[in-house]
Amino acid sequence: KSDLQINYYSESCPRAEEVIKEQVTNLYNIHGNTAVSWIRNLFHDCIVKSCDASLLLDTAEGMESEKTSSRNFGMRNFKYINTIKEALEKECPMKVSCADIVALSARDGVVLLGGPHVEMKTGRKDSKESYVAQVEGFVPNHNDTIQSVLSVFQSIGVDTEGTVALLGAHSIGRVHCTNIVHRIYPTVDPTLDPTYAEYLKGRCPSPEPNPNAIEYARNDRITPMLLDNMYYKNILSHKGLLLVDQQLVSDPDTYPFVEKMAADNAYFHEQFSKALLILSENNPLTEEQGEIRRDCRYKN
Ligand code: HEM
Ligand SMILES: [Ca+2]
Ligand SMILES: [Ca+2]
Repeated sequence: KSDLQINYYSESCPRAEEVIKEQVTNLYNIHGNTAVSWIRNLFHDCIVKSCDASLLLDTAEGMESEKTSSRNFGMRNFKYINTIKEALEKECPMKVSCADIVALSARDGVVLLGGPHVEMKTGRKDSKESYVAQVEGFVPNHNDTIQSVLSVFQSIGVDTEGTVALLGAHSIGRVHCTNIVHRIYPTVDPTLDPTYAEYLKGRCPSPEPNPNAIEYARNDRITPMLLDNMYYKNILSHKGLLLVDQQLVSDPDTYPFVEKMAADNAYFHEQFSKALLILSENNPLTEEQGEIRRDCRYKN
């Protein structure tokens, strides 16, 4: 049995949660987008089998990293995880797991970006493997049907309302042109607002963007650094970037929740917070299954 609990480190490392918050705040003040990354990290780690920092392992000793999966395209700021881990190692060596860094950095990132405070347990253990072959089975693609997205989330205990709320994370951050061009070239997707499509063409002038070029559009042009319900207002006015975003409006199962969240930021925050908590507690490893890594990039 795993032993996630509130303030798991109260004896082994009493300042652990404070150290993480200090580091996340410092990093946010230097590079605001680190906070955005921590939220995406939580999703991409926790949905793949477990919240076990399997995402953070680098390719080593013949084991390929999850970071190389195309579903993890665009993920950034991994190097600053090391900054957080180093501060923790200084405070109390080998006590705080990388999986808890994933969870708590996301929690603190959400608050810095104007989202709700999520009360999270700790005590996660780190995996000894990265599961690159499993990533595509868990992390949906940008053009998957909403029904298949709902069924993946259902499998970890997040219902339709929770899934709609989690996608509200696309109220922050960016999307690279490779994930957008199919909606504007050769013809503009009719479900896309025409003036918005013109803006996207300006951001992504070529139908075949160089995947290495840093060409992207912001998820939410109006409040790009706020985790607010603007995402739902955007998709209601046909300004969703990804096909998966736009489908929330066209599917009768998800549409009512989109309307409710667009109308009420507090309600969005409440649902987001509930669903993020479930995601963060997906299948934690027991003591024997996992370890506490010294360096989040490598198993011990
Ligand atoms: C369920 C279906 C989802 C799909 C198909 C999806 C797909 C994507 C894609 C394609 C990008 C852009 C990557 C790029 O081009 O750089 C992106 C960005 C992002 N996603 Fe998702 N996503 C999903 C759900 C979520 C969830 C549940 C969260 C968090 C709770 C999340 C958080 C983010 C964030 C924060 C970004 C911006 C990253 C940045 O600016 O660095 N996504 N997502
Ligand atoms: Ca994982
Ligand atoms: Ca926003």
